[in-house]
Amino acid sequence: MPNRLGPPLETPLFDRIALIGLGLIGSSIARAVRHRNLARTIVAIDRDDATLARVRELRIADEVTSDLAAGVRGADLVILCVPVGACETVAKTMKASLKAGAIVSDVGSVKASVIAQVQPHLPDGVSFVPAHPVAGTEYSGPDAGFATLFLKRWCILTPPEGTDEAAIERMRDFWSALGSDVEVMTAQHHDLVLAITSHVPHLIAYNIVGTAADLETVTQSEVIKFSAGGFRDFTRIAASDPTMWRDVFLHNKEAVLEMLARLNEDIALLARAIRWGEGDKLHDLFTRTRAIRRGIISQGQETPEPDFGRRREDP
Ligand SMILES: NC(=O)c1ccc[n+]([C@@H]2O[C@H](COP(=O)([O-])OP(=O)(O)OC[C@H]3O[C@@H](n4cnc5c(N)ncnc54)[C@H](O)[C@@H]3O)[C@@H](O)[C@H]2O)c1
Ligand SMILES: O=C(O)C(=O)C[C@]1(C(=O)O)C=C[C@@H](O)C=C1
Repeated sequence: MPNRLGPPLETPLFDRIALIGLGLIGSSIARAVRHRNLARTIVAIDRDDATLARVRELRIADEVTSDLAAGVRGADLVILCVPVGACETVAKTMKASLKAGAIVSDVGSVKASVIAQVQPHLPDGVSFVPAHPVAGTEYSGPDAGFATLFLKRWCILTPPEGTDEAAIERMRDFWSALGSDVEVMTAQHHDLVLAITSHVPHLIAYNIVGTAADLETVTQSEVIKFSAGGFRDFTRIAASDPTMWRDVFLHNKEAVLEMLARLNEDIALLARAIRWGEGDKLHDLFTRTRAIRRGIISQGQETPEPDFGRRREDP
């Protein structure tokens, strides 16, 4: 697969795309949509004035507004790029302004809760195709975004039963045009899988960095001074946005608790192997996990870094 986004389309996929929330994900979508000419008009909607001012300076949207109801009017694709806990408020505010035939989507890291928050508020004739681009960084806000964020990454669509097939196909085409590999699954399955591959790893990172910082014998300065290796990798993840991750855990409660219970059992087994000197057990596990890491790298599923204005190759 190529390392760059493709050329601009001659005919855009959508006439008017409204993006709600212009942080890391919303601004990356705006940049990629602009680069590939996927919409005639990009409307940027955010409740934060400083974000809107920055979006204007960056020139990544054609129209910029804090008025949600006015911003979605006439859009044929509306994408919620806000923390998952904000989705119901957004859905209620925009519902009366949605155009008949529009597609509403989102990018939330949790899917069943977003569907429960949004779907009841959508008028007949509007299709809801929830999406989760499994791509991100620990940075937030419009400066952190970049057009190639979704390149060679998965985007998971979780359409509720009965969703218009044509709308699903349009969203598949949209995410493919952003460079993603698209997969469709149920929201429940998504939430279970992502609990162990994304949510619990973040919880572990927040926890280990918090514990290290709290240890009385390890002062804050030692945490910083000696964090050259494995711990440093945890600190990157533990720097992820607090609002976003608070919402992820509160909105994927059952699946996260289920996976945490399983993890606790496995940690107890590891502790036992260490206590009784069962080196073979440790060695076998570490050999299996190394193979998993190498498999991920050979598939090219590594996260690129944001450039924050440094020179970056054209997407
Ligand atoms: N950061 C990641 O790695 C990542 C990856 C995939 C999906 N996601 C999902 O994408 C969504 C956005 O995450 P992000 O990292 O872009 O966050 P972000 O903090 O960078 O941006 C969120 C934006 O939403 C705006 N916002 C919040 N509430 C709003 C409201 N009620 N109305 C209008 N605007 C509102 C904020 O002002 C902010 O500009 C989340 O649901 C998250 O779960 C994040
Ligand atoms: O690479 C990172 O910084 C991420 O945490 C990205 C990551 C992930 O867990 O893979 C985080 C949350 C999203 O919902 C999708 C992607």
